Amino acid sequence: MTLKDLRQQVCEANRALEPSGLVRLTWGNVSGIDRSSGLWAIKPSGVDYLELKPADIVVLDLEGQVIEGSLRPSSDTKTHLVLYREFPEIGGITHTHSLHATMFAQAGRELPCYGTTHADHFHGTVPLVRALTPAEVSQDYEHFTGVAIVERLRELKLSPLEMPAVLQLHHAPFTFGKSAMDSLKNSIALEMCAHMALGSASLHPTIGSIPGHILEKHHLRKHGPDAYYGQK
Ligand SMILES: O=C(CO)[C@@H](O)[C@H](O)COP(=O)(O)O
Repeated sequence: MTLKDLRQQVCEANRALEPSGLVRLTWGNVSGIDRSSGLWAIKPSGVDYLELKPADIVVLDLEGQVIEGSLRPSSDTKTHLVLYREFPEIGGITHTHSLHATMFAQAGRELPCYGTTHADHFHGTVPLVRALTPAEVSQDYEHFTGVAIVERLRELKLSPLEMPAVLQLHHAPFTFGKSAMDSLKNSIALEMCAHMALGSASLHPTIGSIPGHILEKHHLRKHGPDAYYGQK
């Protein structure tokens, strides 16, 4: 993949944030990585999505050094960097403050799997990630946000492609994918699942999560050896 292609893909994914209803103002960012070169790209901080152009997208290496780009990279750059370094299987990361998923994050609630929509994207309950300690906040907020996410997924023995979403307490969701656009689609699915979960729980407070056999069937249809969904 050329740097031009990488910037184009990441620009398109960031420009899709607002029309997808996931962001207000600039409360979100998408990045993507080209694993063959080890270079990755993220939106510049605070830039209006509708004005975003591929040339604005900032390119970095896995040491966090800016390789191309004149604008300041997203304020969440160090979080994305930790995740790309720890999880070689991910190709894209999306972070937003989408309304309903952020309600779960702020309330310190994991997102149970109530139905197959959720099961198609996330292999069970979307986990909560701990809040940062005062020392972590003062030392390097964005870096330790990434560290806390890695800790939680490792503790649960979950691959970020099997469970391509987490909810950080007092903050908001992060989603992952095989590409920038794939991670964005997982953010769209997460927001929809969070919204539906609030409705389902209010309609039937004791309904409980999806039965395991249905969860596994849907997970395998998307992620199993004979995956069906989304295959050409
Ligand atoms: O999480 C946060 C702020 O809490 C960030 O996602 C900002 O909302 C977006 O920052 P930039 O990407 O524009 O620097």
